[in-house]
Amino acid sequence: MNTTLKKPRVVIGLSGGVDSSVSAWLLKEQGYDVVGLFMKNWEDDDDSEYCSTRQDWIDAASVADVLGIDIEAVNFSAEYKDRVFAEFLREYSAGRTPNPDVLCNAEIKFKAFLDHAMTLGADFIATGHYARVRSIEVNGNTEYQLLKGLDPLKDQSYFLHRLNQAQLSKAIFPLGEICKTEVRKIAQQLKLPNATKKDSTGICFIGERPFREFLNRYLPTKPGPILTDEGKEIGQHTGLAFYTLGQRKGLGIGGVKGYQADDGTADAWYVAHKDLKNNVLYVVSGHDHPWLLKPELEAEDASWIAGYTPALGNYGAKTRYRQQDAQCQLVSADDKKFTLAFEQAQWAVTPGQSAVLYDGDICLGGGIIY
Ligand SMILES: Nc1ncnc2c1ncn2[C@@H]1O[C@H](COP(=O)(O)OP(=O)(O)OP(=O)(O)O)[C@@H](O)[C@H]1O
Repeated sequence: MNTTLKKPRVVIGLSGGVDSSVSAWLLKEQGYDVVGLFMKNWEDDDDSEYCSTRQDWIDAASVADVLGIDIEAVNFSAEYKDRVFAEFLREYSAGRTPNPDVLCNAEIKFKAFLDHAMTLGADFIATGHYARVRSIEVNGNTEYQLLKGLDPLKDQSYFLHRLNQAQLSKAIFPLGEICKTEVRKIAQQLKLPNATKKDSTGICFIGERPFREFLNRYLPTKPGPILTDEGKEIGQHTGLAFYTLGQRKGLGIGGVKGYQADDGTADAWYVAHKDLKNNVLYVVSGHDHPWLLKPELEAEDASWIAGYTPALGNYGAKTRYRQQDAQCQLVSADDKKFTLAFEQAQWAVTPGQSAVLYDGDICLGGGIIY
């Protein structure tokens, strides 16, 4: 009789970055049978100067080599275009500011990737996200919770809040309990080829390229007036889709002085409202202008991790990544939408972004601000 136990197999998303590389090593140390999977989610175009896919693949493959694990590359660019990019463009053309990384996690990393990993015999999938999964028993059933990563500067639960029970039951986040500084240290000790590689920034398919130019390839310009809160025209915008709430730079109204203090210094202008019907961009002078502060928000397309709506009451919420939790009350909620009332009004609450709800360290899910 063969008594050797088969090691559970984990397929890890190896991006070529340091976080997923160290995650793969940790999993190997923990005794898993680890396989790397590199995804290509965007077809190279004439902007190859901004696209690091080729280098990322080389880095991922050399890390796999150093760690002694197999790696495969898979192309999900068709799925990405259909399920993430199409929605991204729809949202922008509706004047909203979407967060494609949230959708990418729910639709690609934890759907297309997960399905593919299953065909490779995976028991689990893993990523280098800074977040934790915990299973608890509720009335005899197992419930999976998503918790914040312990490194407060890196916690990425915000981006993962649309995962469901089935997805979380298969997920391992090896970096949930360690700090980024520790991850860099491990990478250096292991002499990983990417130990000092810069962290990726921005939306994956946009990378470092100029955002407005990129968007303009897909969305036409539609110029209109820029008005102040007092109705005075002070410039022209190129199309409401190209601006976001709270935006200060790139308005082209630098020559027009904002509210002036006694000492002669003038406040900056901020985008405060988009009037889609009349194609007007409203700006206000001063960071703390009342038009930029919202005591309440409504969110749609709700997604609750536990599979049921949380009880009304007091929680923490983030309306953007890296924000401190804001104390709030969940005043109404169902499986489609919810309303939050904040203890202190929130700055530049932006339609299209995610509002994510927390009970302490537990991420309960969220929805899209409208
Ligand atoms: N192209 C890719 N192929 C496979 N997995 C990926 C890819 N891009 C991201 N991932 C997975 O998703 C995780 C989070 O992605 P994110 O873009 O936030 O990267 P990150 O925090 O910079 O991590 P890393 O340092 O591993 O790139 C990564 O750690 C990795 O496991």
